[in-house]
Amino acid sequence: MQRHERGIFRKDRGDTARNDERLGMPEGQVLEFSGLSKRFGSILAVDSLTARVEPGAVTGFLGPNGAGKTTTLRMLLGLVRPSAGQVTIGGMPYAKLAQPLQTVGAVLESSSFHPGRTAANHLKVYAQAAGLPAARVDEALGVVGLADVAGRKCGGFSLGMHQRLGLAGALLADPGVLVLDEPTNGLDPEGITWMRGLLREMAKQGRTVLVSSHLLAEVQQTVDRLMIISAGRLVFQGEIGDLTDPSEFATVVDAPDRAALVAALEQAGISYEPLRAGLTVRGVDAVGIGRIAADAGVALSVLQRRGPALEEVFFGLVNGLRMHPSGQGAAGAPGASAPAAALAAVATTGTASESAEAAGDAGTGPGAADDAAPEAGTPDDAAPDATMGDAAGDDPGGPDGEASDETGTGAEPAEHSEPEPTAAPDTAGADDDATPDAGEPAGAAFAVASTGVIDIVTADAEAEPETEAAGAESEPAEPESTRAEEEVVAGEPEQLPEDDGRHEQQTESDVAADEFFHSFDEDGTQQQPSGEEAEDAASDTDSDAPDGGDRR
Ligand SMILES: Nc1ncnc2c1ncn2[C@@H]1O[C@H](COP(=O)(O)OP(=O)(O)OP(=O)(O)O)[C@@H](O)[C@H]1O
Repeated sequence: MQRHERGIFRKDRGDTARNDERLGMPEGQVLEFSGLSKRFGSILAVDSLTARVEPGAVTGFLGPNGAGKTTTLRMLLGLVRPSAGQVTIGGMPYAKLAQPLQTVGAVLESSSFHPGRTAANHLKVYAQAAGLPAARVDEALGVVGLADVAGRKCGGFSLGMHQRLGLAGALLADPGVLVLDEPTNGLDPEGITWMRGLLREMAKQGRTVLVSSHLLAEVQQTVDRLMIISAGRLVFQGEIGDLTDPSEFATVVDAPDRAALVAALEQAGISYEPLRAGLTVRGVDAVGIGRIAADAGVALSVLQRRGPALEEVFFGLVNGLRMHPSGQGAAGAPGASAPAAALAAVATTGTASESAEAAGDAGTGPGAADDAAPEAGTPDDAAPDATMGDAAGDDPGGPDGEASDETGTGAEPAEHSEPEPTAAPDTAGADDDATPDAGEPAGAAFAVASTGVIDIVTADAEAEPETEAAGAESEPAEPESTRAEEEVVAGEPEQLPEDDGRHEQQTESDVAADEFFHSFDEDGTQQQPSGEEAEDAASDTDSDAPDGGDRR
């Protein structure tokens, strides 16, 4: 079966029975983070992260601003080299994947597009780079609900349309792993609902779906599992239901005939605490209490599960006020450096009784909103196709060609000696009309990531030194492990420039990708550099550090 008939591009994708058989579905892969750390000068952005992301589920990657989510995802995609530890996709580091684009589709941060290029032509560039048939472009635009605006220039797109276009790029090769950084940014409520449905559908098909967000509420309705980090440290991993301890919950119950209720509870041997209005019962859930009352013929006026709100638990975890045995504890929290097993003893305490006690007035306690089941009443399972047609009618947000900023323009010259990317490295299994590049050196790979252009990673990237923080590019490159050690030993935090320029600074892969992107004309056809340009490029390469030293 040809790849373009599989997965999201299957002609029969509405056929649930056949989808369930997962015939020819792209394979989800386990993502494994092992002791992963990244230091930028004095900033330990990611600190010994060990976690596992399973296929067939949507995993939410949560943390407040600056917690290290993007850095972690960039390490996953081989765009930032770890200071320690490793991260693998199906057991392989990204740079060593045989078919990277077919394996992982990613959208990191907000994507940027050539404002004068149409959505279809923008994707054609990706398709050519990945050695995919041009037909895939229309299919991907259809999946994200942009088919109607395929011929419109990206410059006139709204933020939500940009998000969809970035997603189309990630889906182009029908990958088994989807990695999305804050995917609902800029989407309207309908778009958010659509995105949730799409993610659920992708997971249902057996793919691995990892989605970052800084808001629990944003992903609560979509995710099966959570990974929460704070200041680079893992503070929780598991299912949403595991966030709170069952002992934190109590059942609040009341009846117009309270004496009869009390008698029924006592008869059943259940202890209770009287509240201003009602009774609190611990250790028996609402179903159990309801059954006892029903058996005794007691009508109830209140029956409610009370406990800390999930958001409260989330804030407690990221602020170090709570710890969970599945995590390391937030930086600076008591016991933060203790091994996870030792943390089990101090897990999830503190707010249960307060919540239950405060629940005197039914419906006003701190946990009042808890009981909403994450999935209840949400259209998560709605087929993505069902809503995207409507969403394609998003307000374009401006006239064609007006948008001006494109990441990569005005970039510093690239300092690298990597091969000019012309096609995906491995087109095995691609379609007949694929355009493989026979001359591509083994191991070069392309990640649709970060800036919405194509980042370039080499298989031997791990062996290369890199520059970490802005301002360090002019220093001679040296192996990162040595620098990291020095930073620790010296004990003096490295003086970072006032503005570390993180968002302005381009990595080597950003610059190279931008050059690559600009080598295509508006029709999505790649232009060969003129003789003079080629010579310049060659001499740049010769004179620059041979180590590709500006990759973070
Ligand atoms: N290239 C860099 N140079 C210096 N510091 C960096 C660099 N990249 C990230 N950092 C720092 O690492 C920390 C983690 O940043 P990161 O972008 O990974 O967090 P995040 O969780 O994705 O945040 P947000 O939700 O705001 O996007 C921050 O303190 C950030 O300033």
